[in-house]
Amino acid sequence: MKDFKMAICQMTVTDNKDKNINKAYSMIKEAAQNGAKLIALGEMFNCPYDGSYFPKFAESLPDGKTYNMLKACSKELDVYIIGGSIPELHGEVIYNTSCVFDKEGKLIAKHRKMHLFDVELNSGLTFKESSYLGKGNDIVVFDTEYCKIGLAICYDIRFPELSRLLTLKGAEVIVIPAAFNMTTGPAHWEILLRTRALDNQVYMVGASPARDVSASYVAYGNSLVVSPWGDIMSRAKEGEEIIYANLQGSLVKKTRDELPLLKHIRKDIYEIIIK
Ligand SMILES: NC(=O)CCC(=O)C(=O)O
Repeated sequence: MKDFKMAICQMTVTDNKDKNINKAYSMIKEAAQNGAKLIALGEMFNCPYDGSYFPKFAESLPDGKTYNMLKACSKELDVYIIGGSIPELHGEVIYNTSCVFDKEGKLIAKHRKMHLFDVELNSGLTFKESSYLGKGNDIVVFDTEYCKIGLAICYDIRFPELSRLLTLKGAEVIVIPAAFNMTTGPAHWEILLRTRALDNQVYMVGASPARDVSASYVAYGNSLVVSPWGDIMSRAKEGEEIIYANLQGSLVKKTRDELPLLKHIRKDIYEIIIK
């Protein structure tokens, strides 16, 4: 892994897709002008996080306004873009999908959210993603010129097996486009990111949309970058903001050398396997 500067664009998502795309472009541009080489967006950055909007905002890949903006933008600005997620239409099914582009504008990875957020919380918040979305089945790790990155989306972070499998596949950084809410965000978001960082001795990058209290689903914001030692390196507040972090190439190895957790796994007793 090499040293590099990254950014998270925590943007306000509206019910106007073009406005969302333009906002993402201008924030990515600002982050690139400030020296970020890898730039991440939040979950459903082109569409309100509300199932009733997904069919209208969905795009068939590899095409569509959002996809084409990200592709052109990564090439124009010479940056890697982790394109948060968008509703992807594939046949009859919509997926919650994250697309990653390299500096040439080439799609180098695509992750479809694997674990769907079907909950009824005592706070009154209910969400049933499976009424609108299909499940992804692939465990996605990709290479960049800086590091190996594992990708997961929001609720996926609650399943430690997935982060461990991403790590065992070589991830040094795990990026999670996400939209936690005002119930589980304050309670669990930071703890989950720091725990996954500690479990796996990886950088954890959690990219949220900005909070919009007028939306039907209110995102927590608080995008975070956590080091392999579990330290918070950068944290957004609730509003629209770009945050930056300088990822140090040697820190993953240094942490793993100091505390050799991955070497101490009792593979003779238990195993996590991909079916
Ligand atoms: N978009 C999501 O998957 C939300 C997940 C969430 O808020 C959680 O608590 O988990």
